[in-house]
Amino acid sequence: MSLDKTYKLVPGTIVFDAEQSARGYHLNQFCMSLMTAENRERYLADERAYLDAWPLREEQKRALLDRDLNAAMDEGGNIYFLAKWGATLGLSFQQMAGSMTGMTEEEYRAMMAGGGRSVEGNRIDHAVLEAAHADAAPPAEHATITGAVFTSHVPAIGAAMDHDKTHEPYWKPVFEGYDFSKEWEKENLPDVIFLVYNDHASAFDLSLIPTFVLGTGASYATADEGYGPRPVPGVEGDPDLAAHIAHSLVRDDFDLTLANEMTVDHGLTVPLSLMFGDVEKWPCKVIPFHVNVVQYPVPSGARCFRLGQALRRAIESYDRPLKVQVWGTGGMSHQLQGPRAGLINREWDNAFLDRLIEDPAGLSEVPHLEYVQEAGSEGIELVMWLIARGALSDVDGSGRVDVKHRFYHVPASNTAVGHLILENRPRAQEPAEGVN
Ligand SMILES: O=C(O)c1ccc(O)c(O)c1
Repeated sequence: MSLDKTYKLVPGTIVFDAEQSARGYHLNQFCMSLMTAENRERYLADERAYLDAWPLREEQKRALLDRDLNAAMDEGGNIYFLAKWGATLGLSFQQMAGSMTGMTEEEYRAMMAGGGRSVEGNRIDHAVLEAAHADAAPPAEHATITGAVFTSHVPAIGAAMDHDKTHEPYWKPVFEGYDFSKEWEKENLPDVIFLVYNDHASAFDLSLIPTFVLGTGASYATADEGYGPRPVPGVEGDPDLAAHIAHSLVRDDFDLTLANEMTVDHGLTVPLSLMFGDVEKWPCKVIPFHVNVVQYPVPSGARCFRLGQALRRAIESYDRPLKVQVWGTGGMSHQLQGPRAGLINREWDNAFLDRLIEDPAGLSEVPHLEYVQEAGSEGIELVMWLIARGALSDVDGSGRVDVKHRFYHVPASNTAVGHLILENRPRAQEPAEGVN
């Protein structure tokens, strides 16, 4: 991977990054289980049996049974998690830290009492650092963004599909708007979809309100939103690409919440159903990206647009030749609450689509108030479309976009349905002029 990870070269040090986290996920979750007296008692009664009940690698179990914290760290353990295990065995932080140094407990305590370990002789060797920087060439091959899909994600659309109502007069015109899209997806199937959506009080309740959540897990089950989970397949993630994107976006100053485990609701599954139809298995991997648009403050259009630009840098610096589509979902105008419920603004929605194509930077400056006033309280979901739009190559002038499909229909339940497909045409991948 072509991101700067020279922190891995600091001697005698393991930096806990997304890769280590993925490696140690179950080990660290096991440690968390020791936060109740009952589980600590069960663990101490039979360590091997307790460990065997967790999906741990044998090396991870061995590390714990051997009280080998260096091995546990190598295996993806993090010291704050492992400290729960250490506490269960009656170890202090000083005993745990000292146990990794090759010193006796007394020697380590004496070193700390004497002022601690000196940094002299414990930095990255100069030649090693120079060699690492010399190797930092851009990757020979990399992932590319092939296009962006924008669509509403109304739950009633999913229910219409799940209950075989797509040919009813009310629904037929909605689904006809996606006939082209299903064919287009067959011809342009990506390896991975980066799917921007909002969770609707399904995976996240009000105990934590993260603004941006990147799914770094291997799979995601469909949420039960009160009507039972939709009868659609679960989603396969791409933990490696997601970890790379996490590293790149955070380095670009976008502070993310990373979710190794979460369920996904209609915000994510309805767009997949619309674009792929009724399938046994989704035909590609999906990286879920949740944006808080439920409780104010929600991110601005401008922030989302800049995030999309950073997302493109992240994807294009991944050193595998994957085809990636970026989807922005939600909207268009709708209001699900209060005496103004049912608000639809065709003119505003269509102007939004026009500007999304022609003037996304200008559109990104539209303030929240305008979304709420003109597109209804839930119309604010449209800021998420700006993330997908920001990821296309015309934004920095290095390419252009082709409009492949545009669709608008009112109503689907309480909502105006909007849909757009833009293909991404970076100049670097176009044949040179005059060459056939
Ligand atoms: O129109 C609707 O019924 C409806 C309900 C819930 C949503 O999240 C939504 O976007 C639309």
